[in-house]
Amino acid sequence: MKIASIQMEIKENESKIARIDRVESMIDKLKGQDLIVLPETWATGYFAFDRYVDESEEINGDFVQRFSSKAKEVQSYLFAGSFIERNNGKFYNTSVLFSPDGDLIGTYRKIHLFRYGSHEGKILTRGNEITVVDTDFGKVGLSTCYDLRFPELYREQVDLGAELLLVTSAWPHARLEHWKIFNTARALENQCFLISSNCVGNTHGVHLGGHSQVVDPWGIVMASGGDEETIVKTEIDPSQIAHIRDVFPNLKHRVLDRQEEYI
Ligand SMILES: O=C(O)CCC(=O)C(=O)O
Repeated sequence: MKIASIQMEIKENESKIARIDRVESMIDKLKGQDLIVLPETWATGYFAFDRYVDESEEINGDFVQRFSSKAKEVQSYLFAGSFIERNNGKFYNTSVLFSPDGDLIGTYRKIHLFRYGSHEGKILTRGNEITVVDTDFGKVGLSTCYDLRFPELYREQVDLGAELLLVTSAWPHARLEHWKIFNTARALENQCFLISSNCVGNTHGVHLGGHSQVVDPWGIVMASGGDEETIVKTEIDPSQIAHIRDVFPNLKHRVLDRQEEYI
């Protein structure tokens, strides 16, 4: 399974339209990938809170239409990261996954809104549903940035069958070490592949951390971006998930009922 994670630079003065055009031409050069992953609210820019309401769109709006067409054009699963979704007067940080036929097969509204140096929690409404979606490569769980700090979300995804964890992010450089640890920990403890996409650049006084990752179910970082805009590419073998879960079955050793007899 060939993977490409687009680690975008968020340039403060770049418009949403210009950013979408730029990402589309990056994707055009990625034919032959099985999965392409993008970062969090990259079209508006995560820290451009003053643009959230004006640049919000409904789920059937231009953003979703364009990336549905793009997925079909390049014949890849496309996790287009998140955008500001407008629905019934409320706003959400919603990520979207398309199949190679261009079908919108997964949407996820960020559950843990970030409230440290961020206005996200004041403008947006949090999601309340876990998203795990069937693909040709296994079941995929969707999550967003700050969610990484909440292991229970990923355990729920695993309980729903998740084998690959996709994380869309705009994680600051100031906490880069946390980012790396959480990427590895969520993959390792859940015996899943984890594929993340983070932004780089300096925007609204925040230095974004990059280091988008692909981590295998044994906790090994297979590929990582650095501090610059780049496309992190690697190939993974999804059959490794069942193999590792079989030879080192820690997920089966969970004690869900402490009163149950030990076997
Ligand atoms: O948890 C962190 O340190 C960063 C989270 C974040 O930037 C976000 O959720 O957008």
